[in-house]
Amino acid sequence: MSADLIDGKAFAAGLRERVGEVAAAFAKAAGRKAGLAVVLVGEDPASQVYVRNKGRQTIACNMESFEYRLPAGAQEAELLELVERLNRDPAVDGILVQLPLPHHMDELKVIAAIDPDKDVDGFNVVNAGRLAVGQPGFVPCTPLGCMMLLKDRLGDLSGLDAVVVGRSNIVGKPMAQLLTAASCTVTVAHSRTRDLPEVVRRADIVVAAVGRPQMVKGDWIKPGATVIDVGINRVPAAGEGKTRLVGDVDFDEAAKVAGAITPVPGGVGPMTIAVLLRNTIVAAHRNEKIALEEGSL
Ligand SMILES: Nc1nc(=O)c2c([nH]1)NC[C@@H]1CN(c3ccc(C(=O)N[C@@H](CCC(=O)O)C(=O)O)cc3)C=[N+]21
Repeated sequence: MSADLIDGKAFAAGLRERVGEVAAAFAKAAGRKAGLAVVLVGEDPASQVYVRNKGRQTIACNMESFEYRLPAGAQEAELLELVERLNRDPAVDGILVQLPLPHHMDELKVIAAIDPDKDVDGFNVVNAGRLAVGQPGFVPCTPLGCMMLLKDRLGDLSGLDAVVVGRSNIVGKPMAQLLTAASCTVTVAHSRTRDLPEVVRRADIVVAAVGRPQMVKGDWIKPGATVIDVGINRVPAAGEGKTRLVGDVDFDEAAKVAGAITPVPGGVGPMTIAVLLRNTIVAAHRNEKIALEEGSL
C-alpha cells in the first residue's frame, strides 16, 4: 500500500469533541440542551444498533436524545402524527426518521412531513432545493462528511476533476452539488455509464457510492488520486457464518495506486453520525436565534 489512509474515525472523534464544546456553551446560553429525536420503525437489528449508537453519541456531545420506536406494522398515519408532534416540540431541534421504512410507508411523504428547519438529515425537498441554489439549509450528513475529509486532505478543490459513482438522493446527487460548489469539474457516473473504468481514470477525486461491494478496481484509479469510499457492504468472510464489511472500492488494489483513500470501516461511516450531531447543534442555534461562531465546528 502506498496511499495515505484518510482516518475518518479520528476526524469524526475530533468533530464530536468540537460539537460537544459548542453544545455545552449552547446549553448555558439557551437554558436548555439541544435535542435530537430519532424515530425507528420496526425491529431491524442493524438499524437498532445504529439508533443506539446515535443516542449514545448525542448524549456524549452534551445534547438530549429522544428515541421513539414504532412496531413494523404501525400505520403511516401514526408515524406522520409523531413527526407533527416533534415538529411542534420546542425541546426538539433535529428529527431523524431512520430509513428504510417498511414497504407500506411512503418515505418521501414522511420526509416531507418533517419541518425543514429540523430536518438534520437534509432529505426534505426544501433542503435539497436550498443546496441546489446555494441557500443555507441542512446538507445530507454523508456527503458533507466526505467534503470535510476532502478539504482536510486537499485544501482548495477548485479545478480538480471529480467523479461521483452513484446518483442517489442521499449521497450521489448532493455530493455532486457540493463538489460543483467547491469549483470541481464534476461527472456523475452510475451503473449505465459507458466505459466506467475510463471515466473514473480521469478523476483527481473519486467518490464511490453505488452500493456494490468492491466494484471500483485498482486499475480504474489515476495514480495519486484521492478516493472516498462511501459503500458499506456486508459480505461473507472466511469461516463458518462469518461476515465482514467492505466498501464499493477494492481497497487492497486501489491503495497501491491512490494518493489517499478512506478505509471501510473507519472512513466515511463514523463521519455520517458526527455530521448529524453537527447539523443538530447548528439547528439548535438557529431555532433559539443564538449566533454560532464561524469556524467553531
Ligand atoms: N434517516 C437516516 N439517516 C441516516 O444517516 C441513515 C439512515 N437513515 N439509515 C441507515 C443509514 C446507514 N448509516 C450509517 C451511519 C454510520 C455508519 C458507521 O458508523 N459505520 C461504521 C461501521 C459500523 C459497523 O461496524 O457496522 C464504519 O463505517 O466504520 C454506517 C452507516 C446512516 N444511515
